[in-house]
Amino acid sequence: MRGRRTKESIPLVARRRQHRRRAEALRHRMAGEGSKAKAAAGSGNLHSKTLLKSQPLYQYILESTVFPREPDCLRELRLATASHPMAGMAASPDEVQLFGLLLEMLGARNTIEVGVFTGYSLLATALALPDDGKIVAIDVTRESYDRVGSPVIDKAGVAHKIDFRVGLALPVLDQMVAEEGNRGAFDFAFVDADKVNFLNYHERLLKLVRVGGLIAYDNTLWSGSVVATPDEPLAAATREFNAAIAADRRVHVCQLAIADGLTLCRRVA
Ligand SMILES: C[S@@+](CC[C@H](N)C(=O)[O-])C[C@H]1O[C@@H](n2cnc3c(N)ncnc32)[C@H](O)[C@@H]1O
Repeated sequence: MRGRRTKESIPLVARRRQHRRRAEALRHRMAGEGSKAKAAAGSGNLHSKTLLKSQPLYQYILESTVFPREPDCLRELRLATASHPMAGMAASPDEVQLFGLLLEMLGARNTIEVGVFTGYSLLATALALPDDGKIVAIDVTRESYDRVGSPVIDKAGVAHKIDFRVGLALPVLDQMVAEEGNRGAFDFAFVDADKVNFLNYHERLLKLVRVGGLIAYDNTLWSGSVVATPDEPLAAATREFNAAIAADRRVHVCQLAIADGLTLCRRVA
């Protein structure tokens, strides 16, 4: 029978690989938000954008179903984002394809995006809304959006749908709740910013999104760390969020193992 592996018994090469993986994970966490298995930063490597074990299978999904239907402008922004040093922060192509379909099914006109980055998921949302649709897009900075996303979004002719609000999401959402006419006025929200605030965002969004509307939370499996390293602070926060959502009777819930884990909440009360 093989004994338990001690640190010393793990070959040096494997230890170095383990160390590199940990360092990379830490770098991404410190870099801000969300991983989406954000190990792809800089490379735009789509291989990191899935929890699927088989990369060829993921590639097949992209090539068979996603890329053939991808609008030119979305492809342009995806490729432009790929050369950003934090490229791995962007949503995955199959994920934004799902949003397009959900938005169509909801007949969405008004949406909220918490966490914009270059605007990749924002553009996908804008394309799915009618011409008079509106997205309140919130980010603490619009630097990446202005530099990378905005020119593509302008050219795509959907910039008029975007109401960009620069600031920390929590006070911006509080202000939105306080503004007259906003309660229950939104059909959809996508939350893709700092994970530790997800439950705080949830409470605000339940006031802003209508009954029957949808709230989508990204990175809810946190690269699998929710089971691999459950005590790591962000994994623990994600587990706490997932448990709270599962117990929340105001929403119907579905956890999807797409991208880095996506939780869909349909407001029912
Ligand atoms: C994962 S990225 C968003 C990616 C984007 N949804 C996409 O698919 O391309 C997260 C973004 O959230 C922003 N962010 C992080 N914490 C925030 C906060 N507390 N309030 C507002 N924005 C925040 C970061 O600046 C970053 O641009």
